Amino acid sequence: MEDYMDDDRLPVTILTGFLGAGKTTLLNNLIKNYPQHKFAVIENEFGEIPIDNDLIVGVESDNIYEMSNGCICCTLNGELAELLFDLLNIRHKLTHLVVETTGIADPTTVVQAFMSSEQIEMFYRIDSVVCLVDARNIGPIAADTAMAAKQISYADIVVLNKTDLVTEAEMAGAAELVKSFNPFAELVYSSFGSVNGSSLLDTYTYAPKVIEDFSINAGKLRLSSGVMKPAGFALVQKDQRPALHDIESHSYTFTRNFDPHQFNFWLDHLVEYYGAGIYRIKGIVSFDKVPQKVVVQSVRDHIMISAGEPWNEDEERASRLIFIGKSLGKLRLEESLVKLLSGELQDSVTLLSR
Ligand SMILES: Nc1nc2c(ncn2[C@@H]2O[C@H](COP(=O)(O)OP(=O)(O)OP(=O)(O)O)[C@@H](O)[C@H]2O)c(=O)[nH]1
Repeated sequence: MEDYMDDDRLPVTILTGFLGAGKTTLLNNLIKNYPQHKFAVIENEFGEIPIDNDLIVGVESDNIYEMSNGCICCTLNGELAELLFDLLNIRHKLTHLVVETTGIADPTTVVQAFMSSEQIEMFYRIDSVVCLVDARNIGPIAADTAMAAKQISYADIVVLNKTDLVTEAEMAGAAELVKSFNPFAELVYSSFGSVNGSSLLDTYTYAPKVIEDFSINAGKLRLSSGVMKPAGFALVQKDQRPALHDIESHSYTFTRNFDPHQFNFWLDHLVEYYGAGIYRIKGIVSFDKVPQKVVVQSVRDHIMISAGEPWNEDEERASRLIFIGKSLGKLRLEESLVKLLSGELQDSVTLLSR
């Protein structure tokens, strides 16, 4: 066994990737595929209402730490460091920590939280930064959002996900794009987070020995851009400033039921009118006469609706919706949703056409 594998610090995998790329889906796969591990998960969501923690399967809820209403790369960065200290109390019960960042997080500052004090560095080792990429949408996303490109460029492993949604030629194009941002990352292909035996944990990407070997090999490469950033090197930049996002997130809770047909009509129009400005919608909706919670998701213009668990008889029904995008207009969306609930479909849709 190589020396660096004797390191008994808690290994950490940081999952990055733009909104809707498939981070939570991959996380569930990891947990299922590594039954020998006792995971703790730090789940960071941009919205006020945590939803993703309900979607994680196979980890005791006590070991899921929700950090919502902010981004751990900037506003919550201090809290992340505090949480890392708290986690040391149950260190003996854990074998791996996964941090799922928000889709708009700057991975560099998240990594920096693990280097923020000697004590934290003494107890945690970053195993790798894994960036999920939506193979179907990466072109427009990267063109529109510098952070998506930054997430790719910072990763040790890039998982090109959603292979089921693209042709071979499109996949090759997506891989080329990823390589143009980061020629050094290991590229792994996946559908619904299933990576076909590729190892995402215990990669020791940050072990000095691995970086060293890697750097030697990387040094033999010649890049037309002249950029030589072996994966993991950027983590020594301690003076990185917090990122400021121009992305809005609005969450709403409604206790009245929606009409399913009207809701679908509204959603289609929302996606049409907002176009590329709407990055992500997710939530649970309560529909008239529908016994199950209905899970609504969209990744850019792709809407997915599926039946969830049935509402319990003693459970108060409520719809919880989160919208993330550029210049959404909190009040306009709220007014439009209120009109929709009142049956004023035409007016609610007109409000969306800006
Ligand atoms: N067709 C297809 N859909 C996928 C795949 N992976 C994930 N999805 C779907 O894409 C949607 C988003 O997946 P998530 O795992 O929630 O993505 P995420 O990156 O955690 O999303 P955020 O937390 O909003 O950033 C869900 O509806 C998933 O079921 C895939 O490989 N193929």
